[in-house]
Amino acid sequence: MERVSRFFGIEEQHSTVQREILAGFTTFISMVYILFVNPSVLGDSGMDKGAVFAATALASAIGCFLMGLYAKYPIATAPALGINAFFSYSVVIGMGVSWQTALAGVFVASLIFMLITVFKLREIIIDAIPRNMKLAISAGIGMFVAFIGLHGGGLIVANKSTVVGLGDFSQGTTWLTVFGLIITVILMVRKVPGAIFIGMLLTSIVGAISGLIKLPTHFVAAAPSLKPTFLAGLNHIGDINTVQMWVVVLTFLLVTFFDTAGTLVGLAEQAGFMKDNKMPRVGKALVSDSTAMLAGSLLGTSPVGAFVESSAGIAVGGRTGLTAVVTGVLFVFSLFFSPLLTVVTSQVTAPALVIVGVLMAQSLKKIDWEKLEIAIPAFLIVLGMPLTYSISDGIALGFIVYPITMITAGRRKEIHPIMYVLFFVFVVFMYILNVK
Ligand SMILES: Nc1nc2[nH]cnc2c(=O)[nH]1
Repeated sequence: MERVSRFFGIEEQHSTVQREILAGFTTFISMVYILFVNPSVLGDSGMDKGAVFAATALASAIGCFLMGLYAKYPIATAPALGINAFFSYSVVIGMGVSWQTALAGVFVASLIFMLITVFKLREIIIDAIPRNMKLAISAGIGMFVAFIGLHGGGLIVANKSTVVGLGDFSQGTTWLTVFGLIITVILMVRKVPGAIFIGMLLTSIVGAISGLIKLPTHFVAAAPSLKPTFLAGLNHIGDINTVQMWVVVLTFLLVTFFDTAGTLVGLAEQAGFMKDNKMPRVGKALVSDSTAMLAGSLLGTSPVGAFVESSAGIAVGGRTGLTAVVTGVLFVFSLFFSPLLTVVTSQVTAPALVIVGVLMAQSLKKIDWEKLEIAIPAFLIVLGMPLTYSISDGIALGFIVYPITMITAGRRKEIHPIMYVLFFVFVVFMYILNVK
């Protein structure tokens, strides 16, 4: 135990092994839904759902292990939502590209990713982002996470005339979310250690007792075969020879870059890791992330990235790589316990995500709201993330406006040259993303 503690620097972070393990469990429970959602989304492109399930579990585990053991951060990885929908619905179904070629696109994007990571370009860009914008990214991610939670738990639903609206309270499941939220809020306000985790546990128990959550008939199942997707993209790399496919590769690259960069910085802000507006060991975190994306493309899944749900583990006190390692181990176990995981429904995770949103929104207070040239781009980032349902789109909105407001306010000298480059990148990025 002593050696584990020393390896991860648990004492320096004023944490304990127990707390790190609890955090690993909390993060895992918050994001385990991806094991079912990802095969469902990628399955629509014709991929074998069982193989995608296995690829999702393994690629997530590889990223978690790297992030925990190499970068030593309590940050978990998994195939990102949003970009997986782009993979299935825009690239495969919309453009008529085969899923094997789309996987080859993810592979090439991850190679380019590694190259720009090795040449430290990603680090330079992340370091160039002004502190106020980093704080806004953190808060925006909080809003986004809470929105995902509120929607998943049925409290916020789609509405044809008003876009979104309050959920259906004639459904028992909506009330289960309300119960979970109230119990978690009480535990949080009373500062009970592991409040978020206990909240999820109690919600699952009440769900099972009330019949709203169906208990599985068996707990163990054989791991599905990876064969249908394993290395399937490799033979199709030669297909990436059209402008259309390069646009696809560029989209995988840009969305994953800014999603991961924003998520890493947001989580580092939440955990208190930022030093002088810089994230220590960011290079190692990015190498871990790119390697997981590369592994995912070979195993058979859309781009893997740092997951915002890691914020739930950080919220219960996870501060070291042990948290991510525990999450990774649980992803490996999940290959064999898939029936048991069905107990973790979106009503169970919803309260955790909403509370995490509250915690991440606390960085709002550090933003320089007095200055409109800061307030406007910051606001666009914060509001843009939940409304576009995308971290990278939210960042794009703010980063396009930032140089405009700063120049207008006569603060041209404070703009890092890279922020001008990002201005142009995002204008093009917005255009690319609209060619759906
Ligand atoms: N950062 C991040 N976290 C997620 N959690 C679920 N989907 C996503 C995503 O697309 N990006």
